[in-house]
Amino acid sequence: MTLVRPDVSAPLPVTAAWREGDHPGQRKFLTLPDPFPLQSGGALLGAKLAYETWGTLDPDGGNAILVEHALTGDSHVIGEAGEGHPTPGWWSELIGPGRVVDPARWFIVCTNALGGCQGSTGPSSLDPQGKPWGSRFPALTVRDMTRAEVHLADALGVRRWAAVIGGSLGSMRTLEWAVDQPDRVESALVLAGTAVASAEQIAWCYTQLSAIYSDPHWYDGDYYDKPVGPHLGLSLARRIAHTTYRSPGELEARFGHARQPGEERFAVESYLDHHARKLVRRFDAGSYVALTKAMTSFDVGRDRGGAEAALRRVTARVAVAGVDSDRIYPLEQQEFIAEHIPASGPLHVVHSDYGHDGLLIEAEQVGRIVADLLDP
Ligand SMILES: CC(=O)SCCNC(=O)CCNC(=O)[C@H](O)C(C)(C)COP(=O)(O)OP(=O)(O)OC[C@H]1O[C@@H](n2cnc3c(N)ncnc32)[C@H](O)[C@@H]1OP(=O)(O)O
Ligand SMILES: N[C@@H](CCO)C(=O)O
Repeated sequence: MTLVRPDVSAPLPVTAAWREGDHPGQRKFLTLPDPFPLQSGGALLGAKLAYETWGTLDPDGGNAILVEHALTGDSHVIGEAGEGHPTPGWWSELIGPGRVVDPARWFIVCTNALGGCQGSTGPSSLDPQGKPWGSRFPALTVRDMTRAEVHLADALGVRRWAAVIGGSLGSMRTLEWAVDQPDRVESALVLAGTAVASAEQIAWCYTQLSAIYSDPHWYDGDYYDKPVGPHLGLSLARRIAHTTYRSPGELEARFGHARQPGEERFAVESYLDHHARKLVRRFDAGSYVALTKAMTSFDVGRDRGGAEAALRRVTARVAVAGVDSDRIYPLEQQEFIAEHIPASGPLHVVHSDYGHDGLLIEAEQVGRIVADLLDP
């Protein structure tokens, strides 16, 4: 079989669109304690966290909401394209002026996860000697990401979040906040997530990681001084991931067995190529690896006597939600979370044809859940 090399394999500079300094929006930066200790026992030196804020913090600090993005998101959760950022805010149907989470009422904070490539320190960032971290970037966990955000909350004067909300990787960070810092989270939306990464999730992630590792331009993660990055591997990873983010029924209904007009490719192949190309132009393979490994290592119960015991520590009012057609984060995982968090109601089921990506697409249904959470 001939592997059709899609046009993403055309040499893109290693510094594709994701480099820090590009598309900054209204980004601000918090310098983390130096060294910043990690759960692995390692540490990051000279690390920083990128974030954006909207609205005004009340004098009593009680109106702050933290929004946690999924794997390839960033701090730009609100806004139209063109406001210093090439794409619209990734949750702008839910969050923004006139939306359920309105900056006229709430002080909204969104970070770029530690390890990411949109301003926060990640593998592509320079170490204190001015060299990209690359393969020396230490293993990162979801707990490390939220511990960095604890410093941000302190710096912003937020003693207790009125709500922490997030989906997918963002739901893991949300859950970690609620378990690790129970006194600092009043309410939370845990959407399309899990308490412990399953073997199935690890397997799909490993397949994606293998695609990146097998790209000759990967150089074990030390490609930042090369003319070309591991874009082919990253694009394969995105094709695999994106398929898992959608449902079989939706793909069948949209594309069926049709060919892309005027081409030999199937339409669904063209669709995956399109999403692969878009990701390669906005995301760094090193960060993709670091964040994916943080997701596969996620176990909220590690060092806490297991997941059930960890979830029992949560004192926040929690809305747990999942998407009924999600094949990669199935509803059973959210049922488990809802069952073991003391102040969680029954699981909220978002009805969607779109699979896991329903967390982003079904903003109206998610909005109703968030509205009830904020005004019980
Ligand atoms: C919290 C966070 O997750 S942040 C990160 C969120 N952002 C992303 O994940 C970016 C990737 N985007 C997506 O995954 C999706 O666009 C979502 C989830 C945001 C929205 O899903 P949908 O509205 O269903 O978009 P859909 O999956 O249909 O993709 C639409 C794109 O596919 C393209 N497309 C559709 N069919 C085809 C085809 N046969 N061939 C080529 N391209 C196609 C469309 O032209 C459109 O392109 P554009 O986005 O460049 O305008
Ligand atoms: N499609 C989203 C959701 C993944 O969980 C992303 O790329 O981040």
